[in-house]
Amino acid sequence: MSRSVEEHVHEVAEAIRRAARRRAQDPPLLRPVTEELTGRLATPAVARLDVPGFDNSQMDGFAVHAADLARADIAPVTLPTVAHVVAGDARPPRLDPGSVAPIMTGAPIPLGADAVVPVERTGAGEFGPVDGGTLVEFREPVEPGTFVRTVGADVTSGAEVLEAGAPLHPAAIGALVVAGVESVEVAPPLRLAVVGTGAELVSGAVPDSNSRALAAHARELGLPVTTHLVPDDPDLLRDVLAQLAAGHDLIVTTGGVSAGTREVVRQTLEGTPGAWFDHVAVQPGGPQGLASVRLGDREVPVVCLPGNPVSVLVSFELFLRAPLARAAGRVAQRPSGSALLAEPLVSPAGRLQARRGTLTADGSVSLVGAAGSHLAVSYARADVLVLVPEHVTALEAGDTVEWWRIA
Ligand SMILES: Nc1nc2c(c(=O)[nH]1)N[C@H]1C(S)=C(S)[C@@H](COP(=O)(O)OP(=O)(O)OC[C@H]3O[C@@H](n4cnc5c(N)ncnc54)[C@H](O)[C@@H]3O)O[C@H]1N2
Ligand code: MOO
Repeated sequence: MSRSVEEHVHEVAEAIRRAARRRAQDPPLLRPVTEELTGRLATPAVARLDVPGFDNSQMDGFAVHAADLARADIAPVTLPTVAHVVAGDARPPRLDPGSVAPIMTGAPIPLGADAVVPVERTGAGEFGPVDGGTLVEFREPVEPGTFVRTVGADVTSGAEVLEAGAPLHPAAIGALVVAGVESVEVAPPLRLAVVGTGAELVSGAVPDSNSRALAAHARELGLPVTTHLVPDDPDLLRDVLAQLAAGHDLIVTTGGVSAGTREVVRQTLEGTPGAWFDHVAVQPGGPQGLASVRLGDREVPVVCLPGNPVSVLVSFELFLRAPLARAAGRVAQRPSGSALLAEPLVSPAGRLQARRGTLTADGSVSLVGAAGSHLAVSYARADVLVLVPEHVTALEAGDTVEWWRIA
């Protein structure tokens, strides 16, 4: 039975969620904290350092005893400076009451000082000699703690930096580094296999662009991926899928699902337990399949995409990207919005149409290339999918359309 887009989105997402849950039962991977980290934490990361590591200044200014300035609004207070303190200095000696220390942003607060007055709020508005020995005028009181970044305000040593399951995005890597965490236990990532099918690919008559593009998508999400080619031979495909199921968590095939005489994916998997092959109400990307390969107690989903290159990429965006991104600890949704259409279009009744487009400087959206699902180069020149709802068969220039960013 054919499916709505929403139904197929749900079915594929559920299959991937189950695969991710199974994969999460495999032992976590111990990984050094570097910019190479991706995925999600398997276990909580615990701080080895206080963040900040010491009380330090939030401003370029003067470290003071707030009590010295308690009446500065009634009568200006003039105080002598000691030597300046800069970021990277060891904690300076105690600051005696009645004196102030020029201090730079990030520099350690001298013992005894309890506030910082920014340089521009002092009499001359400048620092004077770095060795001290000059006089600075203050005209306002300051609350203790002002512009002091206190030790451990962000996280304290021994406390949790990030919880189990937290995505390892760039900010997370920075947080782990600043908290002195040198290695973490990462959830094992979903392992993808992409299988291109068709005699024309094996002979080289048609380059296997689908596998490369899908693998690049997986890589962009930080997921390991292998690519494979199989001719129009169901017995061979069955064997390849069984082998791949042993070392992968998700298999994505392209091609061989429609109505021809050589539909190797459909011929291999249709009729196997739980398999579904039919049309989804979308164009391109109509013919789809979802099946699984059982290997002992492992059940590896096989998402079967059509062969046309644009259909593959649109299918990836609609059905695969969000659940894979979620599993990989990446932002699941692409940016989307609405804009005025720069030109008219027609669309098939009863199907969501995904045309390729580009957002122009005036805020409208222009179409890129025609509707054909073989126009892979036009797809690559577009930066949005233009989504035309099922019930709409024609739009005029100036009508509002939804877009979904793809690049
Ligand atoms: N009678 C019907 N014919 C077709 C229907 C239909 O409903 N009834 N649907 C059309 C639609 S829509 C699509 S999409 C395609 C899907 O067909 P398949 O999934 O069986 O794909 P193939 O026939 O194997 O290939 C289609 C096309 O794509 C090229 N291709 C395939 N794999 C790759 C690859 N890895 N890299 C680059 N190009 C690839 C292949 O050479 C073909 O040109 O069916 C329509 N027909
Ligand atoms: O859906 Mo096919 O995917 O239109 O070319």
